[in-house]
Amino acid sequence: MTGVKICGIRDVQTMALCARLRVDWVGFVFCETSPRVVMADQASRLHDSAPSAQENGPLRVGLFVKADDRSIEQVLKAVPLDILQIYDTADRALEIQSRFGRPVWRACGIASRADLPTDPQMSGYVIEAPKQAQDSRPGGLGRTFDWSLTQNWASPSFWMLAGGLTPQNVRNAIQESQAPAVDVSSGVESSPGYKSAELIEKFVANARKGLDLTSNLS
Ligand SMILES: O=C(O)c1ccccc1N[C@@H]1O[C@H](COP(=O)(O)O)[C@@H](O)[C@H]1O
Repeated sequence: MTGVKICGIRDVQTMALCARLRVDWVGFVFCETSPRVVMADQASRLHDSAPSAQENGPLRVGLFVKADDRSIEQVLKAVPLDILQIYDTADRALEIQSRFGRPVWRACGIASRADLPTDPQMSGYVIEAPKQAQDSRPGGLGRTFDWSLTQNWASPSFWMLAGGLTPQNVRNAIQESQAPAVDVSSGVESSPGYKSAELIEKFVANARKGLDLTSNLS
C-alpha cells in the first residue's frame, strides 16, 4: 500500500484524524516563512496529543530549512521527532543524520533525471518540484513537476513524492511516478495553513487506491 504523509499539522483535531486514518507520517514545519510554522512547544503538544508511533500512531517528521545544529537541538529537546526532513546541501543533510542519530530525509527539487539523488547513505529522499528564484521557501507551494522523471528509477534508498499533490491528482501521480509514498501539504488545505478534514480523508483514500486502475475517482 502507498505510504502517506500529511505535512504542516498545526492542530490536535488534524493529529487525531491522521491517527484515525492510519496515516504513516505527519509533518511539523519549523520554517519561519511558512504559513504552517509551529514552535517547539506547540509541536510538543501536538506530538503528545495522538497515539505514538509505538502505539501504531503516525511517525513524527520535523521539517527544517537550512537550520543550524542549535535550532535542531532546541526542537529535539522539546519534541522527540522520529525523522528529520532537511532542506539543505547533501553534505549538510548527511552531517545532520550522523549528529542527531535519527533518519534524515533530504528534500530534492528535480528538474531533470540528472537531479535524482544517488547516495545510499541518506535514509530517504523527498522528491519534489525544484525551487524557483522568487520562492520564499523551498516547499509547501503546491507546485507539481514532471512525474515521469522518476519512472524506473533505481532509488538508492526510500523515497516519497511531493509537490502540488491533491485528492484529485494523487492517483495519477502515483501511477506516473511509481512512488512508494506520497507527501501533501497545501493540497489538503481550505486556505494556507488550515487543514481540511474532508480533503485529508479524500487524499488518503485516493492515495491508497493509487495502483488500482479499475476503481473510480471520488
Ligand atoms: O509546507 C511548507 O510550508 C513548507 C515549508 C518549507 C519547506 C517545505 C514545506 N513543505 C513541504 O513541501 C512539500 C510540498 O508541499 P505541497 O504539498 O506542494 O504544499 C511537502 O514535502 C511539504 O511537506
